[in-house]
Amino acid sequence: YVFDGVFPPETYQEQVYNTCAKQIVKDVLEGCNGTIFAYGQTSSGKTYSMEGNLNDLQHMGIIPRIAKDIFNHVNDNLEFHIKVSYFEIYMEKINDLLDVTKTNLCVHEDENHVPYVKGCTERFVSSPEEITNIINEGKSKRHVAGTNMNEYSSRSHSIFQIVISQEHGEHKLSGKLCLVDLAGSEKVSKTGAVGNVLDEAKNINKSLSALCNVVSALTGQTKTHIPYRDSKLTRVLQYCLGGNCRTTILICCSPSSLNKSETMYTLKFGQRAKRIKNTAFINHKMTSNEWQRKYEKEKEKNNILENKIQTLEMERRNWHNGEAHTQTSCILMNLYFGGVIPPRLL
Ligand SMILES: Nc1ncnc2c1ncn2[C@@H]1O[C@H](COP(=O)(O)OP(=O)(O)OP(=O)(O)O)[C@@H](O)[C@H]1O
Repeated sequence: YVFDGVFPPETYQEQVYNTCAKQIVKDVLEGCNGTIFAYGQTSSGKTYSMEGNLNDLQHMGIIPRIAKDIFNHVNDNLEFHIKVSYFEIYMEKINDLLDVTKTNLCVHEDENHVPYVKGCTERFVSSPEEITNIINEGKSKRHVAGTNMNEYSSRSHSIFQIVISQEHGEHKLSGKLCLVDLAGSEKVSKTGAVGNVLDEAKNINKSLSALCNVVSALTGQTKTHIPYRDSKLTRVLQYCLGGNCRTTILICCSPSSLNKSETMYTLKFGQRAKRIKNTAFINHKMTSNEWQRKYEKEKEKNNILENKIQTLEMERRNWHNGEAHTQTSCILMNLYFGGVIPPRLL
């Protein structure tokens, strides 16, 4: 298997952060979109890697470290606006983790056709502590259940989103960072899931298999149809998979030989996903002056086209009346058609 890096079990959280997340934070601060998601079977360490222990410097995971890092980079000369949202996809329904009254939210598309969760709470933050409090608040609302394999098994996919907008004079940039802790795939014979936990397991496995289908379609020989709409998870993550985003996938595996077949499946997923090609670019928002300049340019283009139409209309009328080309129209035609008058007008 080929990967960008492999972390043995004794690796410190800080090492994982430095390798997987540090650069993405810089990219998002420069106006790119970024995503980090943890994928793997149940109890393989996804939540530990993404969140970890929020109040323990050694064991805190990627999300709280990102919260600190962002504020280390925030420059006094620039105006930054940082807002966060936190939601989960539970049994194919999107629930707001910062406002429990908002359930079954819809996915809409913005003006650039990027899907987003409509109506999800967004909170402005101004310190790492505020982000940590928000994570704690959302985390307590997330669906978790005990199974034979994990005492606190996540029964939903959680997505913590940070949007950083900044203004520097005329320049406006905006980057979105999406931090995803997927629920783990599970063999119900091993987890001993029954009743509601079994229903949850079926839903988890179904959405993860939709994710695998998207990855397969994106890396297949013929990219005819990418089934993003087959699950809420793939729809929400659409721009991260084959779109405008720098995406890092953290593949989590169990070190136990009892989980060999799941580990091989997980590694194959990672190997395949690594072949997806994304095209990330800087999300530059236009200022009012830039809009004005663009408008003037378009207006000028429009005038030229209108003049062209008038000349052609005049020519058509002349031709219809059996008149020769006027000298003025020949000059204009030369001007508009760059000296090459289409034969049908001669
Ligand atoms: N690298 C690690 N070092 C120490 N403990 C770990 C490590 N990885 C995981 N653990 C511990 O293993 C247990 C299971 O991990 P975790 O809950 O993160 O798994 P998960 O992949 O998120 O599972 P699920 O999909 O069921 O939610 C937790 O008690 C966690 O603290």
